[in-house]
Amino acid sequence: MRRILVAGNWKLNGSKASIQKLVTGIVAGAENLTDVSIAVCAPYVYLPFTAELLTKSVVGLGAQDVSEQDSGAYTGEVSASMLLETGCKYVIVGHSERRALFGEKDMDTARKFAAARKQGLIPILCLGESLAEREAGMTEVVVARQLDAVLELEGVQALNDAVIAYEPVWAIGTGKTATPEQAQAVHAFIRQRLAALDAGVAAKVQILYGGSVKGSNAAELFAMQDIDGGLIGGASLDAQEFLTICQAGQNQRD
Ligand SMILES: O=C[C@H](O)COP(=O)(O)O
Repeated sequence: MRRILVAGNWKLNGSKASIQKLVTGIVAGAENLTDVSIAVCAPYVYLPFTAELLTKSVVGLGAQDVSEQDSGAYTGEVSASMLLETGCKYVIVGHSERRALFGEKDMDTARKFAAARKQGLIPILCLGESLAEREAGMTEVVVARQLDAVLELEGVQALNDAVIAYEPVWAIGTGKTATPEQAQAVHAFIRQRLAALDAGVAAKVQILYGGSVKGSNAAELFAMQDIDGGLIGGASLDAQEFLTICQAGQNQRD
């Protein structure tokens, strides 16, 4: 059975004081949650501080983006090797906010995915359709296109060392969660698309759901066959709420 992963994405939020309080709370609560993997993805500048707070904890550290470049004249960029050296295990790539607000294209995401893997980081590859795309019946077309860019560049075996996060854009930060059935349908589609290339990879890869996951709806989402955890935005900024989501993951595998 695939292990549940609950990853918090703090986005552009936090200060040293708030992160100290948040991480201390998560670390204390996570001690008893041995059947669920937990991670927090901090803003770049707070990665070393967060790494220090996570010392000796089972909670993994992640970044929210990475450069496709290893080094060189790329002002403002941060490389995968830098993230690794800072203590990161995970990095989010292709988040819909990077795609929509910063013009990231499918192939840019694929190159970031490749750069992360090359250094041994676990990329959390975000896929998802906008509301207009869903209403036009394009969900599978969009998700397949985003996934295929990575498959073309890296091949299906690359998904052995990666995590996928399905995040319908219309559900992010809106309070409007996809129903468990809506999410499950897309997760199953992603897994089937991978299974057509390699059944072993498809069976193994964790596919997280993201989009207004809260303590109150996590259990019903995680109960779905192809949903292996969550990528949590707003609710990951409150230790108790985040731990309730982690507990839902733990209960799922008890
Ligand atoms: O990366 C996380 C997602 O964008 C979900 O954000 P949200 O839980 O605030 O809707």
